[in-house]
Amino acid sequence: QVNYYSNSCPKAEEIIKQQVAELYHQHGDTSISWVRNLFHDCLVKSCDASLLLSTVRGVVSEQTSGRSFGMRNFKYVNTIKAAVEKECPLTVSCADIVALSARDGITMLGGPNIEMKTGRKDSKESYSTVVEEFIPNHNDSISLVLSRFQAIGVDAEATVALLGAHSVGRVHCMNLVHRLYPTVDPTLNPTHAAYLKRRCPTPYPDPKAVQYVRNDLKTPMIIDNNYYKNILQHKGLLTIDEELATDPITAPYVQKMAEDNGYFNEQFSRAVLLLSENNPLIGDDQGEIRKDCRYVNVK
Ligand code: HEM
Ligand SMILES: [Ca+2]
Ligand SMILES: [Ca+2]
Repeated sequence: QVNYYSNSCPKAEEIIKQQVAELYHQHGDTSISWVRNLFHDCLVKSCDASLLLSTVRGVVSEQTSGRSFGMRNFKYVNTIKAAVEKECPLTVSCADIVALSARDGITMLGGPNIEMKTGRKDSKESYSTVVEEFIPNHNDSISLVLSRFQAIGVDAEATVALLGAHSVGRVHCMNLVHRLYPTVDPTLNPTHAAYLKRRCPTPYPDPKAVQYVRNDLKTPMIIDNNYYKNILQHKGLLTIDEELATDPITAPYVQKMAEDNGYFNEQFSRAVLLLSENNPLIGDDQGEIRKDCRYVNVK
């Protein structure tokens, strides 16, 4: 519900917003991470902070999945949680911190303000073994991507809007070189491909090296419709970005979002809400409020 913590922890949302803002001013890319976290957490079973569990005592973290490649800033979730715990111990779920930090991160990155419900509980397990059944790969087909989102109630228009998150952040060379070597993917804009080859000069980048390309060279730290302008010029970095611009189901939405940032913001807000409300754990018999977002509570 809206304002779930209004009695139990009236300052919760304010504290989270303030922490997100402070972290943004120290490390701007934290806000980018909060947006990607929402996608990776909510798509796997529900928005239940399963993503945040660390590998420990027989638990294998979802973060170890290949799909999580490049995810960063998890340690700063603990900073937010600590600030909330100080005000209201064992009251505010990590799942709501994932959702609200994404919401506030979007605002910090110049995206729309979104009113979000709260009251999600935290999972008692990690779903590391099934991450790949839910989260698409960067070279999956558009029809598979649409069906994965459809399965959690996110329609095609909303899926196109969510991919607008690739208007910020980066892609590591690891996820790019297959489009550059041995031959350049003919669907890539040739000028952009030449730039990408300068950024990623070898076909076998060291997976541990921090070699990457920014998604959006023009407004790299702003969530806006520039992503759609880029992909229409075939400057999308991932295969899925390129496909979004050309597939007959998604292309009309891409066109419209590229032309109208207001329409993009509207659809992006609607889509973030759909994503954030996927199958939450609610009620007293479901999930728990974790004390530390990295571990399930010990009995
Ligand atoms: C078809 C679906 C998607 C696929 C296959 C996909 C894949 C990827 C890949 C491969 C990266 C780059 C990782 C790296 O090399 O560091 C990335 C980055 C990112 N993705 Fe997606 N993504 C998808 C949808 C989404 C959605 C729905 C959101 C959020 C609403 C999202 C948010 C982000 C963000 C913010 C980054 C940049 C992260 C950073 O710079 O730290 N993605 N995505
Ligand atoms: Ca989850
Ligand atoms: Ca941008």
